[in-house]
Amino acid sequence: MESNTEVNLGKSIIVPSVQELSKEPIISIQARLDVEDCMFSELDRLPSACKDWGFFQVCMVLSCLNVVNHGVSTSLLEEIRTQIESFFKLPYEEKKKLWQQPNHQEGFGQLFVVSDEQKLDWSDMFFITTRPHDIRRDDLFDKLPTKLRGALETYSIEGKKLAMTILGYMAKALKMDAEEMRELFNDGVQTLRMNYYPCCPEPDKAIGITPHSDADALTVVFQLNETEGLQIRKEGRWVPVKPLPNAFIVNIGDIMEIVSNGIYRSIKHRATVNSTKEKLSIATFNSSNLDSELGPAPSLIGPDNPANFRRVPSENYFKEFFARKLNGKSYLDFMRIENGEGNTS
Ligand SMILES: O=C(O)CCC(=O)C(=O)O
Ligand SMILES: [Fe+2]
Repeated sequence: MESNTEVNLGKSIIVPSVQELSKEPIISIQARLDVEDCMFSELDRLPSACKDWGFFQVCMVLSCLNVVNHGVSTSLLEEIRTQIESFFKLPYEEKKKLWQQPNHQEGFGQLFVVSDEQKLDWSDMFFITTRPHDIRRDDLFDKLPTKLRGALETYSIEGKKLAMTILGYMAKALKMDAEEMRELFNDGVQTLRMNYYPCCPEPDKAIGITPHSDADALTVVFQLNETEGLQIRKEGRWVPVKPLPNAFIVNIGDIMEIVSNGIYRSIKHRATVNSTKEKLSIATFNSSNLDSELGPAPSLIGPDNPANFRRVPSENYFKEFFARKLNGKSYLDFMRIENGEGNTS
């Protein structure tokens, strides 16, 4: 009998399993931030989350926020959510008083806009430096609604503690000198970026935030509502991140890739928009001290491990980063030392 003739009705590009790709790392923390020796209950998962993903979600953070005043933590997150929602609902006339100035990027507006021809992201943001105090722009901070200011002040303190805890564990996992990590970040620059993505009638034609990696070492994002949109680049695909309720999404930024000499990779990510649901988030960026020198940690380089990145003053690094159009990981590539160019000093 003749075999059936094979009929091919079409083809599709072969892709990996999205279910597998989206099995993202979730790390529970049981941390007491008021004591030195706090504990990651799942610390062993941290190195692979940082190497393979450059991102993870931290749950049970609630129990470590404001551990001294039990129960305050949930209300702090609630307060942050409520205050930021109202902030973006302020009349435009009020917002204009807090808009970016031509020579300064802090305030309402957008970052990384370098040409009038540039297509804008489908989002508004409010950007402010919160730490260290001496570089905070009090003239802007003091103009914020009183309740928002109070909530941000506490959130900034708790966010700093959380970041230092995670950075401490990263130093341990990297076998890096813990003191080097502390010195680099203890008085580090902390900036906050509140993001508002309005509904978009044609979401396929717009982007909430252009694909980018963050300039800092460690970004802690709190999604203020349940609208999805954050996507990370994994194995050549965009993978959606499903935020867990009251958890933080932590991602590795370019500074950590540099400090770890490339062992931990910053993650490229973007935010998409939605036709019926608005999205709100707050990102806390944790960077090195302004007066430090940025480069691979001395304890991680040597004759067998040459530096893969240049050393530059942190301040120059920030100025260069913010002077460019946001474009994937292009600035990190600029910091990279080409083969044979490196030195171990
Ligand atoms: O809004 C989000 O989910 C991501 C925000 C983000 O990537 C950023 O602010 O750098
Ligand atoms: Fe980001």
